[in-house]
Amino acid sequence: HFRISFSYLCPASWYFTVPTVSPFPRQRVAFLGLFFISCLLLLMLIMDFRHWGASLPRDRQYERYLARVGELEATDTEDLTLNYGLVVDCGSSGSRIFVYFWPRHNGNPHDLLDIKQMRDRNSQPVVKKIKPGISAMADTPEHASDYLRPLLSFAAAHVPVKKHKETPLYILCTAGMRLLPERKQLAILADLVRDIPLEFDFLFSQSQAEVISGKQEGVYAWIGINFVLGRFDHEDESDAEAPQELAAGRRRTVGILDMGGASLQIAYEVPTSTSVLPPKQEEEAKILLAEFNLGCDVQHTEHVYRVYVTTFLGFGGNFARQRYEDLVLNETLTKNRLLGQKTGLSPDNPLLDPCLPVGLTDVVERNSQVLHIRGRGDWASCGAMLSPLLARSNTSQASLNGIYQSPIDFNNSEFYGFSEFFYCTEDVLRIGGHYHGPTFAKAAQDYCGMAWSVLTQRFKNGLFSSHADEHRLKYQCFKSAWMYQVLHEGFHFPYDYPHLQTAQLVYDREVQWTLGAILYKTRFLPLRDLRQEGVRQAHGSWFRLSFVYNHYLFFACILVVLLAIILYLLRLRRIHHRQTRTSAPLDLLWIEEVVPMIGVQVGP
Ligand SMILES: Nc1nc2c(ncn2[C@@H]2O[C@H](COP(=O)(O)OP(=O)(O)OP(=O)(O)O)[C@@H](O)[C@H]2O)c(=O)[nH]1
Ligand SMILES: [Ca+2]
Repeated sequence: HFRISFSYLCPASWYFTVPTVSPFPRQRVAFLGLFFISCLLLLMLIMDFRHWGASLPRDRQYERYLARVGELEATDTEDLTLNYGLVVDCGSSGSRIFVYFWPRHNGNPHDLLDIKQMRDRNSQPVVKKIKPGISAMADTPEHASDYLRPLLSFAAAHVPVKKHKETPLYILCTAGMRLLPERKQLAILADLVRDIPLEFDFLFSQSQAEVISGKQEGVYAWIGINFVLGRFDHEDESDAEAPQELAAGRRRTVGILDMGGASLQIAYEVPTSTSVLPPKQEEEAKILLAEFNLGCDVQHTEHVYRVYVTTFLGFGGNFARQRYEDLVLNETLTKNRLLGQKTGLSPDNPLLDPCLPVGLTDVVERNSQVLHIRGRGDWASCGAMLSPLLARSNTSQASLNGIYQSPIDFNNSEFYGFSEFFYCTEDVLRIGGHYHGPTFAKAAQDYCGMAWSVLTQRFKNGLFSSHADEHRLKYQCFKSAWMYQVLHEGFHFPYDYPHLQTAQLVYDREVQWTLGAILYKTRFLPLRDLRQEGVRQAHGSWFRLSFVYNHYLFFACILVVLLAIILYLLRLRRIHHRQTRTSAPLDLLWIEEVVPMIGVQVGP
């Protein structure tokens, strides 16, 4: 009988037989050790992948930081995959055009479009502002498109020409137009809709020129700031610096205060469970709550928000001054009649106004009535005189104008103040940013007490911000008192409330309600990209998936081959040892087994 040893069909150097005897103890230990090490290796490899994946949120933070830095670079107008959008903010005191751009949607239905402000080749934001407001066209609506031409030409010069046809243009008007009679509003809008397409080929139709409500303006401002602050990014809740979540998996949003020239808005997120209110207030509260979905797919609710928002027409900085002057004029004339006085009827006997800087003279005219005034710069008295303009009612939950205000948790909230809140704290007083009530009150009081001659001298010496013009210097005292009264007496913010930031730029980006407007109006665009992406993704994900599994497969093969080579080397070493110890008989045995088949006699 003979034993035929099976040898594998592989290169001679690979001839070996499966050992019939169990490996020696030493080999068994080595084999087990090797097996253990390779499993450990594989485990570490998988852990490492998992760990790497887990560190995403911190990378996400870093990504976001890099993205912010990236936003400061010039926009690559050669990149034809970029989309552009234009928003004209037609405010009461002026109009400004903002040029935005965004890359193709990233395909994640949970993400909004990544909209940023366009920056020119000098990395300056592409924005242009003109004065006065569009409501100046009230009596000549046929010139409305001529009024806006400088803004539209400016944008057309920056957006790549071949992109104009797919660049949406939104002309959104605020309080200045709201104050006009409706037929004048419509005449101005009709001129824009008719004439602009004759000269510019932006994507523009009737529905894109409108007078937005103060509620829309407040919601857009709320969307803009929270988008820039990344408060809509919910997935990286392990983000170390993430503020307290409002509800599981959602980041807390900030509230906004926006005081323009003619209107004032406040907006902040409210928890879904509203407190039980009396029926009348319940009805009122419903009107003041905006519920909207920022996501592109109505099925996804992680971007559904419930925001308390209200607007106060006539509470903007400039319009409040008008109302103050009306009040003072009427009071003075009444007092003159009752007491037989002639206060303010001549420059020698002016009415002393605590809300104007010391020594500043001015004339207030209303329907042929004239009042001569002179500033006496007393900030505290000014504030006291503004109280009637707040039109508060005596119910506890009422704010300005007797409007119901949803409770604010002042210990667990953050607010940003825009426009006049920023101009009043920064442009003259240079204390914009983190708001501290007592500090602001002191600085405003000191400014109010300064003689007008001193202020104009300092203005000439360039001591104030370049944005501060003479109009700003003249009304800074009034506006700072008005802003302070609105914030603390109107909205009941504590005098030492520590979580208010007054801002115009956040992360070097001008945060305007216009950013929120274009985010909201383009919120369904990702669906188009997602559909196109859908096809691409089907392949993409298969490729990614196979690569990942190939990745693991690849490592596993490497390990198996390594293991086989090591075992083989060990076995060769064992054979070699055995050969050196008992060389002849063993070889002979092998030869005997094979040679008889070819009849050659070997051995003694
Ligand atoms: N100091 C300063 N004042 C400014 C600046 N821009 C505008 N203003 C003035 O601040 C006041 C408010 O300006 P905006 O916030 O633009 O108000 P608006 O948008 O025109 O008015 P609304 O339609 O009510 O929103 C107006 O009197 C402007 O003239 C600025 O950069 N610095
Ligand atoms: Ca405004």
